[in-house]
Amino acid sequence: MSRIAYFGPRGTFTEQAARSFGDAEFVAVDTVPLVLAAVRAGEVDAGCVPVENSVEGAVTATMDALAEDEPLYAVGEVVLPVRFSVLTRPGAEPEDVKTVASHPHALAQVRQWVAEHLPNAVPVATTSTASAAVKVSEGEFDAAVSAPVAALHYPLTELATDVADVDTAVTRFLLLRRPGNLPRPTGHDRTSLAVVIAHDEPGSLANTLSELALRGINLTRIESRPLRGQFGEYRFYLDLDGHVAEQRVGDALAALHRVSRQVRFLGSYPKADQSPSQAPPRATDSDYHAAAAWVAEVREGR
Ligand SMILES: O=C(O)C(=O)Cc1ccccc1
Repeated sequence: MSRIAYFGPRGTFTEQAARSFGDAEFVAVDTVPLVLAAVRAGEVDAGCVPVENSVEGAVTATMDALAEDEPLYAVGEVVLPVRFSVLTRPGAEPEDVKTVASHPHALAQVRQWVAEHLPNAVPVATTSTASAAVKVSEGEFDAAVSAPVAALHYPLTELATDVADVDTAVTRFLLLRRPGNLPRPTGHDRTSLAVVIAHDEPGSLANTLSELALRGINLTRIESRPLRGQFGEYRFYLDLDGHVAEQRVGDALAALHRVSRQVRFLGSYPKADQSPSQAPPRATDSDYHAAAAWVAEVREGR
């Protein structure tokens, strides 16, 4: 049976996401970088981590860990709605809650609710929503903002359920593997890249993005992260519609490899919402093949 590591401990949203990829042996790992390390080391077959949230944006721990060390490829994604349960030790009243702990992304999604319902509470960041529940059960903090399933795993009481400042908030998770066989193109694929642009030339970001636009490739996400050493240098994370096996996408990646300082391929995989990613007219594989055949003829003097 395949082994999937997830960002744990038991009862995180990421565990729920990992289980949606099917039957496997699931292994809880305490941080995102450690999930990726377990996959790289071959201790597990795959790893599940959160990558972005519709309220708070990128999960920077995931972005950084994907750009460093040995490359891993995303082979699947899942999008989950996030609504929280607020858990306390049995008997606690709202006015007793002096500390409310959770993953920073969870705290950001319940800020208004906490201000209204737990006016005496100071927010405290923990590694995950479930680690907050563990710490509340151990007496370190008074309340945890957790996934609903955490109430089944830890001896805590639900002070509130279905909590969310933004009703429709969703989080996207990736399933990562060591490089090997790519998932087949499905017609509703996404390709993820990390690109370091040659930053000291005017128009370099526009030129990079033009390589996608010229080939009819739809960009679905762009995020930048600093390269850490100094201001002015950034790594761009791009998500685009299409699969590297398609001519226009392969061609665009080759162009990015040529014009940018560094490109890291992070995977081509089916989109969770299954929206189409097909090439627009004049950018299909057969258009590319016909154009390449014509150039070959010209070169041969025909
Ligand atoms: O801590 C968790 O449970 C996670 O899986 C990360 C997370 C945090 C907040 C919203 C969605 C996912």
